[in-house]
Amino acid sequence: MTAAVQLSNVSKTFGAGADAVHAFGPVDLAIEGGAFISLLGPSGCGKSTLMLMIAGLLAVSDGEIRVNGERVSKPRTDIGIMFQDNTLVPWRHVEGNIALQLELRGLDPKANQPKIDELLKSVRLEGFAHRMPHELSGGMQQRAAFCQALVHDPKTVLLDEPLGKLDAMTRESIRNDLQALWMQKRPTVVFVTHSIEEAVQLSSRVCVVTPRPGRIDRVIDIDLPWPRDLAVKRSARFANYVADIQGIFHGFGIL
Ligand SMILES: Nc1ncnc2c1ncn2[C@@H]1O[C@H](COP(=O)(O)OP(=O)(O)OP(=O)(O)O)[C@@H](O)[C@H]1O
Repeated sequence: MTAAVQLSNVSKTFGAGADAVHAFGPVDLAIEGGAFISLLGPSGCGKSTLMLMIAGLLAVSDGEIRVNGERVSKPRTDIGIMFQDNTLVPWRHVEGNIALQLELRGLDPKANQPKIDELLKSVRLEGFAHRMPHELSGGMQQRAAFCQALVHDPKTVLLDEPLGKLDAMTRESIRNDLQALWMQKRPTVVFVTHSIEEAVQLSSRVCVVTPRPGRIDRVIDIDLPWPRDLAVKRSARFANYVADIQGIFHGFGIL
């Protein structure tokens, strides 16, 4: 079966000569359709670089990336993408920002209004469709950005530390919404995080990335029931996954 995202011998070096920075790889990884994969690694190990390469926004130095069997050679509009800093434009209200993602792809926002309404409801923003971004809290802005990333029903979604700047309680709450959305729509998700608990809670598989140049040290299947609610998070098995991964980063000299 074709992997949804296939990395073959992928590496990235910025610059050349004495100033060259070997940021990432070489890495081989096959991500199956509908998986929720986390890239968990220390700061500067090349996680964002990899996300940009999968999105076709940055060229690989070596190797090849395929998304749904197609070689990535230019920016892809069929994926959903979200970063730590959201990309809401300040001059459109929430609904207009979500509609913009449809307009950019030549899709009709009016025909997709039920989908916009449903997405806003799923992230508890139904009462804020006509508010401007500056009228929202940071957490609400990120919730709106999730709707932007998902409104065109992408099969592949790249989330680069989308919860990184949020306070712990908001983060926890949005994690649960994200999990529910993924369970409902089952896109293939590649998720970057520094949080071991977050990776274990959300992922079907966790890729442990080494310090720069980032390589995948190991891939850990997270065999816990869905949804990963408070009861699952309090279980001994959850704690064991977290402790095992902490041990790996301790071995890297990071924890
Ligand atoms: N455009 C660039 N030019 C030169 N070096 C770069 C560029 N982008 C990233 N790098 C370098 O590549 C390495 C990996 O950066 P990257 O942002 O991918 O790491 P990261 O794992 O996402 O880090 P963080 O978790 O802190 O966001 C870093 O050493 C960084 O300085």
